[in-house]
Amino acid sequence: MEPMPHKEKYEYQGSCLVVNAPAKLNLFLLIAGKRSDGFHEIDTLMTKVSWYDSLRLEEGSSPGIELECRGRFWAPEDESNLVLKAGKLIFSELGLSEPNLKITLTKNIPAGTGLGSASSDCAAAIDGIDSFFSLNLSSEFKHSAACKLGSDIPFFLQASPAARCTGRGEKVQAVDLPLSDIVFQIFVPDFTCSTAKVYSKYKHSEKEYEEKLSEVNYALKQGYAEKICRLGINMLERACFKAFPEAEEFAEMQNNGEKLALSGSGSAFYRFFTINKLENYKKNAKIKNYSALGGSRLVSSNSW
Ligand SMILES: C[C@](O)(CO)[C@H](O)COP(=O)(O)OP(=O)(O)OC[C@H]1O[C@@H](n2ccc(N)nc2=O)[C@H](O)[C@@H]1O
Ligand SMILES: Nc1ncnc2c1ncn2[C@@H]1O[C@H](COP(=O)(O)OP(=O)(O)OP(=O)(O)O)[C@@H](O)[C@H]1O
Repeated sequence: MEPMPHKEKYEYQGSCLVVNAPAKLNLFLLIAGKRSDGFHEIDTLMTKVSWYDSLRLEEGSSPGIELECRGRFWAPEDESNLVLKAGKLIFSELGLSEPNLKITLTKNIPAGTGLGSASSDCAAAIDGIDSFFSLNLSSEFKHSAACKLGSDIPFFLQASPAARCTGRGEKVQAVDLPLSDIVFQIFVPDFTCSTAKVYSKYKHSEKEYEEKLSEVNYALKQGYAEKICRLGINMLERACFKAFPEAEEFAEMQNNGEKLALSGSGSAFYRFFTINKLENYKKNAKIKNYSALGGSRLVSSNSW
């Protein structure tokens, strides 16, 4: 079993443009408290990984944006899909009527699993529409559109493999962290976790936040991705287990006694190996395919 292959962001197929939309993992997730607008102030390090949805953009047969969803996993085909929302928002903010555009979304990554696939699809739609129609949208315009549609979307718009995201997630600072010799194994259960429900169960402890912040800052200063991953800090984990007890059960069943890290608000978990250790794990046949919704996937950090 090898890590899933990396893809370029854009593929040109005749007059069609294909945009690949990677999943993300939260390498740490701190919660600094609840804000007066109901959102939580977060501090998270995210990396994009080599598991992709894809959006194919081509000329449509009638005016307006048409969306078709395909692939192993479900996504809404109506206006609640963030891909359609992004398209509509862009043309309405530009004061333009919607062009003849057909988007085919191939859903390879399940939503509601903490892997950010709906957010990534949305960012890919923003970049893809900009590129397909040569709109030359400014990064401020795209960032502002992304913020209107969701907290994780700005992360997927910026062009670096890893970033530290603060505020409600929209303040994105690229982080230069050597991640290329790390392989992640993602476990995807056959249930999903609602992000809103997980946040609603979160109970803040300032002391815990301060302690975990100094742990991650210390690890970041040392500059080794492995040290950060080894901490496995996700301050939403308890809330996730409270809201979805099956998540705790799932993590215990998969891990052979080893602690797995939760990505985002769940339901996916992951563990990591440095590439040299991966060879040993393979020899000992400890990497299995699990018969969960999405099984398990080996991925590595994306290069863009
Ligand atoms: C858990 C993470 O994936 C970590 O990266 C993100 O914080 C979630 O980001 P997201 O899925 O883009 O979330 P949004 O779609 O913006 O918000 C969904 C719901 O999650 C809660 N929410 C989200 C982000 C945040 N910083 N604080 C919150 O309390 C709010 O109840 C919100 O109504
Ligand atoms: N492109 C899309 N793909 C899948 N679901 C989408 C999409 N656009 C909107 N949705 C809706 O969003 C819901 C999932 O939102 P959610 O934020 O949990 O997904 P996610 O991107 O996997 O993020 P998270 O990391 O928070 O789990 C779906 O149940 C669906 O109703």
